[in-house]
Amino acid sequence: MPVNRKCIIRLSRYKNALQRLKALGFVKVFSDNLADAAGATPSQVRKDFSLFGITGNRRGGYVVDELIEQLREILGKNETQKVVLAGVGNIGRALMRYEGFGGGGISILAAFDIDPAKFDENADIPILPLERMHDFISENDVKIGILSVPDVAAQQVSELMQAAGIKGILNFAPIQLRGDDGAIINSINLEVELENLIYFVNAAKKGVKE
Ligand SMILES: NC(=O)c1ccc[n+]([C@@H]2O[C@H](COP(=O)([O-])OP(=O)(O)OC[C@H]3O[C@@H](n4cnc5c(N)ncnc54)[C@H](O)[C@@H]3O)[C@@H](O)[C@H]2O)c1
Repeated sequence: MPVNRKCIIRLSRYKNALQRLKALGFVKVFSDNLADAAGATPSQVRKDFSLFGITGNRRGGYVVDELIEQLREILGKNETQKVVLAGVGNIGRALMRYEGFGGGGISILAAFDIDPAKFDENADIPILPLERMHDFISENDVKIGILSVPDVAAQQVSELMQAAGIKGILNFAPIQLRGDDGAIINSINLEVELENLIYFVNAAKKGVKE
């Protein structure tokens, strides 16, 4: 089984579930505890772990602290991940206010916009003119960018990010972006996600009626 996006999303879920179990006082867990907490099956959990060489003890249990550490290492969470954001509107501000990123080792270092009314160099997360984004990214060696600009601006701003050294973009604009060979672009299209939910909710409703 190849390491794909879904597998890495499951690893993040296991890590979050383990942190909850640790807070509840668990010292050891079994794959079924984790499967329950992360919404997977026990065999899926064991398969995912074996892909990364994570093995439990002979009775199939895992030490919570060790497992969290191994997952953090795989997910690159042992060092703070520096992130920049472009587009300080509804979505951008919500992400900048989100306190959960800090605990997960993700730090938005600065945000960029074209609207001078939004610039605020002294804010906790400084909001700077877009023209300063290139130098900021290269000087701070930032590799991850969040794109929350209007769709018409998204391709251009994504190219600016990549030209400055960004290797991974989380895109909220509802358009398909072209990346260069070296960059990964993950798009979150909320409308598509909702349409998908609506379709399956309707299909289930019809199924009950038939
Ligand atoms: N708000 C939502 O609920 C929602 C839902 C789904 C998708 N989206 C998508 O997310 C993106 C952001 O939405 P929003 O509601 O936050 O928009 P918004 O209009 O509130 O904010 C966009 C921000 O981007 C800035 N901007 C415009 N051009 C720019 C450029 N070239 N460089 C840097 N900044 C620039 C604007 O000045 C503004 O501050 C859009 O593409 C939108 O379609 C939003």
